Amino acid sequence: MNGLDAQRVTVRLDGRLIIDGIDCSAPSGAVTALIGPNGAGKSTLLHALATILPTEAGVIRFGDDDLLAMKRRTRARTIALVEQDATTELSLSVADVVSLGRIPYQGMFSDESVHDRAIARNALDTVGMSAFAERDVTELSGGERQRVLLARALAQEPRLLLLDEPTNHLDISAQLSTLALLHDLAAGGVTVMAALHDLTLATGWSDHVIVLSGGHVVASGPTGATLTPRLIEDVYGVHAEIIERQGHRPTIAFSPRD
Ligand SMILES: Nc1ncnc2c1ncn2[C@@H]1O[C@H](COP(=O)(O)OP(=O)(O)OP(=O)(O)O)[C@@H](O)[C@H]1O
Repeated sequence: MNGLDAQRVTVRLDGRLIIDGIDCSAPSGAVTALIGPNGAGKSTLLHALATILPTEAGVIRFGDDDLLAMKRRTRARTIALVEQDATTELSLSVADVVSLGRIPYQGMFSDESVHDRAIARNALDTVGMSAFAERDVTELSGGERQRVLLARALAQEPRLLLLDEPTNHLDISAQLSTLALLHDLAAGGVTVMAALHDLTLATGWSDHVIVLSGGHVVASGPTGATLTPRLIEDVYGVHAEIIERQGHRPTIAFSPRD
């Protein structure tokens, strides 16, 4: 299969079984939403798929490649992870932070090339942050920093882009433009998987969904057929009504269960 295919992935943290033998996949050319209640294991799974967290068992394949066996440099050219609430104490300019995304393409003693600089500049432009290039990253707002970290990931030119709550700090306009950007990247062949709390964004913008609960996959498949009111009620314990309007992406209205 093209895209990401993980089988029997198991992660234990401090002796606790957090991800319990999960099978999941994310097709290339599609946005996959990873959803589930607080503590379901979304961040842990993303870190495991990014091969940042050690897995106790399981196989993670991307196309024909075994990600766990891949050389570090090749892996850094293949996968980018945009972490949730990533902060930095390092006083670097925004342009320098984005340039870090080009390191996997540079030799140990070679400087950033004109090509590297152009890609980094383009990534910053794509997230609408060019005007911030010379600003110190430690002085940015949460939403501004989030966009810079997305630009750094884009500068990596990954084939697999994993994002942990990429819309967390963003205003509604930036949320929609981020989802539109992920959609465009997927259309260009990137495999995109994003943990999302906002089920309306998930239903409106993802093609495929993986639903986690208690460290297990409880459902997965095409978003329209999988993310149903029944499933939302079972997993989140709330009533949900999916609202379809012609010419618009679907939205969801929620209400407490009696
Ligand atoms: N280092 C750790 N040691 C032990 N347990 C941990 C550790 N890190 C996370 N956990 C636990 O693993 C479970 C899954 O956490 P994770 O952050 O992956 O969930 P999540 O679905 O991303 O949650 P949220 O939606 O709240 O961000 C939680 O119960 C959490 O307390």
